[in-house]
Amino acid sequence: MDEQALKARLPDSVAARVQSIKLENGRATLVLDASGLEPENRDGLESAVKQIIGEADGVGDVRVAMVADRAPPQPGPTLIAVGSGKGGVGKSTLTANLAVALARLGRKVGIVDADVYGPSQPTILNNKGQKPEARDDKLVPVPSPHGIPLLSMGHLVEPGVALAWRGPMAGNAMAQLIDAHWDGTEVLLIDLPPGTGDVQLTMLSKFKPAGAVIVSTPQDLALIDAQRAANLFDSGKVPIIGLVENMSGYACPSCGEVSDPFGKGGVEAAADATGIPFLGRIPLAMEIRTASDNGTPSAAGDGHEAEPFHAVAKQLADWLDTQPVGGQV
Ligand SMILES: Nc1ncnc2c1ncn2[C@@H]1O[C@H](COP(=O)(O)OP(=O)(O)OP(=O)(O)O)[C@@H](O)[C@H]1O
Repeated sequence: MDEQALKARLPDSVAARVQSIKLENGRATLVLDASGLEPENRDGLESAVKQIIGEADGVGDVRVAMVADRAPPQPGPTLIAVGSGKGGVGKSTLTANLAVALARLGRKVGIVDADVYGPSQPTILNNKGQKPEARDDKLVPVPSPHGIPLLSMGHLVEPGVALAWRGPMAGNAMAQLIDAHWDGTEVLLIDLPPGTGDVQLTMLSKFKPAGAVIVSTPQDLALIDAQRAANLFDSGKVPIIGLVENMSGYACPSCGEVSDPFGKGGVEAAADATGIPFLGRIPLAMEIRTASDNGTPSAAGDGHEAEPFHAVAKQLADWLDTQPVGGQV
């Protein structure tokens, strides 16, 4: 059974709402346009789709994200998702540094570390081992020395435990981190796990972010995965703010000069080809890694390795200024 055959099982009026459909290892993932539907009809449609698709040969599991054109306006921070197609490309590093750089521009920024499989923000932002308190059944973000309040999967579970979670549990845990006491926070950066799985689907259907930043390294394979991540946001009607190329070129530890052993411009060219804005490149630099490991993100200092983060943050701040006030939490 291929994806088009799966879609053909749905009545025309429902098929017309399918923004994307993917079948991989027996799991069907659909993003459906829920615009104009009342909540009860939305739930009914979701169950019907799960049943019809679940009955098809070769489908063992169905995941559905229902997305609306616009999330209903609610008070709370503006949500920005930071995603990547694959792990290890520097998404957490970029998220932390962008938060610090935005804070230095006067923005009130928080981070949700939704990377169930490798929560690293408590280390990068230096508040590891602290547990968030709960007030009125909601979590209270944990402050960090750089002025960035944080809620992380790493605060909730012991390292490695979440690895055994089934997908929906990860989605629910992320919902707790976002639906928390973010009073006073204007912008909430969501450090997503790599890929296009359950956490991303929960994000799209429950907390439609105002925009998404995609991180990639220059290699072709990483780029193809990044494109896939961008497609998911696209099908969820989340504007892609832009692509950032990380580990692009090598920064000389003594003079800071950047050379390009892997070639240059791959991500920018890919962004150009797909019409996605290119936000900039962050070089591969030893100081960036050691600063993260030591809990002092580069963007908090004034070294040359801070500059590219500030340049990307400036563009993000400009983009935020074009957005209506108030977010989705
Ligand atoms: N520009 C850079 N220069 C040097 N090291 C970097 C750079 N960006 C990230 N790193 C290092 O690469 C490793 C992976 O980065 P990071 O954890 O941010 O990636 P990630 O995409 O969030 O990974 P995962 O999805 O597995 O959590 C870390 O050790 C980090 O310090």
